[in-house]
Amino acid sequence: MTKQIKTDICVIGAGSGGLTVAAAAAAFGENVILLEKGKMGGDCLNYGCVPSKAMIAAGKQAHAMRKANLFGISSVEPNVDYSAVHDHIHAVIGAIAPNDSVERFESLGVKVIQQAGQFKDAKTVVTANGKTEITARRFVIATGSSAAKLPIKGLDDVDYLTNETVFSLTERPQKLVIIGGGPIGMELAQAQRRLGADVTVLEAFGVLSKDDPEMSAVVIDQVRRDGVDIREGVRIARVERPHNRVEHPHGAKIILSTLSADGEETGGEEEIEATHLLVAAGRSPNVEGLGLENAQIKYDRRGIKVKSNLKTSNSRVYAIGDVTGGLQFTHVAGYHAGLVIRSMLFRMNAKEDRSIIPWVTYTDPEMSHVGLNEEQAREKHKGVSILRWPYGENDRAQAERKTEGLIKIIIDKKGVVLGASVVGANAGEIINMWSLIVSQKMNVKAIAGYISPYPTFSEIGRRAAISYYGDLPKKPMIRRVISFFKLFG
Ligand SMILES: Cc1cc2nc3c(=O)[nH]c(=O)nc-3n(C[C@H](O)[C@H](O)[C@H](O)COP(=O)(O)OP(=O)(O)OC[C@H]3O[C@@H](n4cnc5c(N)ncnc54)[C@H](O)[C@@H]3O)c2cc1C
Ligand SMILES: NC(=O)c1ccc[n+]([C@@H]2O[C@H](COP(=O)([O-])OP(=O)(O)OC[C@H]3O[C@@H](n4cnc5c(N)ncnc54)[C@H](O)[C@@H]3O)[C@@H](O)[C@H]2O)c1
Repeated sequence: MTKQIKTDICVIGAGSGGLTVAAAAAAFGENVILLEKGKMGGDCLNYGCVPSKAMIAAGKQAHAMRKANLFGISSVEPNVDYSAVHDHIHAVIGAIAPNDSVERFESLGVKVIQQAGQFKDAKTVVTANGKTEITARRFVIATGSSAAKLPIKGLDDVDYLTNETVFSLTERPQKLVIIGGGPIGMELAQAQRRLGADVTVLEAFGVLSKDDPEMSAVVIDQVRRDGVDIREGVRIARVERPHNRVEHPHGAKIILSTLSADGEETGGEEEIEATHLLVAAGRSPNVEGLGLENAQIKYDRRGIKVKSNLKTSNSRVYAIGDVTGGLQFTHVAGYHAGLVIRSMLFRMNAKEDRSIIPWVTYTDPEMSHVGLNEEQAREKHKGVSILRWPYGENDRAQAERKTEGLIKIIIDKKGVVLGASVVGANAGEIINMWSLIVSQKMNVKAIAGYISPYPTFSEIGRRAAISYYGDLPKKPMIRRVISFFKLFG
């Protein structure tokens, strides 16, 4: 017999977005049902941010051992025990997992049902096993995204890796080919290279193309110097099974069309044999099986359509995080969750503001951004100025031998900060302050006037801000004022 449950809020998906809504709503005394068909914690904890950052951290350690001679310590080629690296990654997941567990959420007062949910009609969701039917005052869809399936001939015939499987490897890939040079492809390419794999990135256009090319050039240069073969503007003709399927179950032969200098196919082909093929070429929203049509919820291949208050075409239902197809980051799913809580519980006007959302790519050096980039700023505003400060002029960067990179600040004609980008050591930490500055529409004067402890990497921001006044000491008017005051002794 089907169990009928009536609740205040039903959340579908227990990842970054869904967990935040569920915990906050329960804290305010709402009755909350949380449905999860896979692992609690979603992509970020199990197949995304957490394992990738743990793998990157392992790669950084190996890199530091190779580069120790810069500090007067003998460099050594590290002995990477890939299986132990796997254990490290999963120990990190294990350390964080209790925060996202069923037990924790039940203790917060959330009823967790470990089943997929599907809309039966506009106000009812049924679990995949058909045992439970939930009617709720409000629903929140937070079902995330999955690695996009590429329309490449032969790809479906090979057992390629995605973000859901790559962190399960216990042996180092000998020859790893990654399709896609976005943040996933580039972060993992560098980490795997530093852990000893031979890595090639195949990118149809340009790598890290969502960032300012002046900044991404610094990252690309370092990843190339680490030994990753980055191939941009490639055309993959087809994929075939590897020569030895038993030894290399995740392997493949990738056949590229040879292109002329102007990008035309010449009829020639080039074959790359990979012991491991990883596809990281964008994301598809998890909309399948949700029964969205039954609930009159509009969606397309980019995701569920939401208004700026995150309501879907069914006003009882919100959608948040990756499934909405906007900026796909954990902190965005969390931001969406906060907006939905304001709207659902307090009937407050909640509106997503994408202009204040920062992001970080965790390559080494890191690259971060918030607000408008130079191109967008010049399109929208007149009299835009750019302030830069290089890491090479920062004493801490010199001490730590991390002198590659720069900060770039974009300001309007009145000095209001429109955006900031950082590439270099700790760029992900440095952008925090700039996120506050951009979200509060602060003026560059405020940044020039605060005291930054010496020696810190963050000083680069203040130095860039001070450069706004670069010509001030030479101005005749200022010189005249100083001379005038001298008359008084
Ligand atoms: C390799 C990689 C690295 C990343 N690194 C970063 C990073 O460093 N920083 C960052 O901000 N972002 C990063 N991201 C992106 C980040 O993981 C996502 O933006 C974030 O997880 C989205 O949260 P979400 O709640 O929308 O979805 P998810 O966290 O994916 O959660 C969705 C949940 O819904 C469940 N679900 C799906 N369908 C149903 C259904 N019908 N019924 C019940 N449950 C369902 C899924 O099983 C899943 O658990 C990374 C992603 C990847 C793949
Ligand atoms: N540090 C972080 O915050 C972080 C890290 C990883 C992922 N993410 C999130 O996950 C999202 C997805 O990352 P992603 O790297 O998969 O996607 P992406 O869309 O950013 O990059 C995918 C790349 O694959 C290329 N591509 C597509 N089809 C191809 C083909 N047939 N052949 C060769 N190249 C092809 C595209 O041109 C693009 O450059 C990111 O946009 C980001 O929101 C965030």
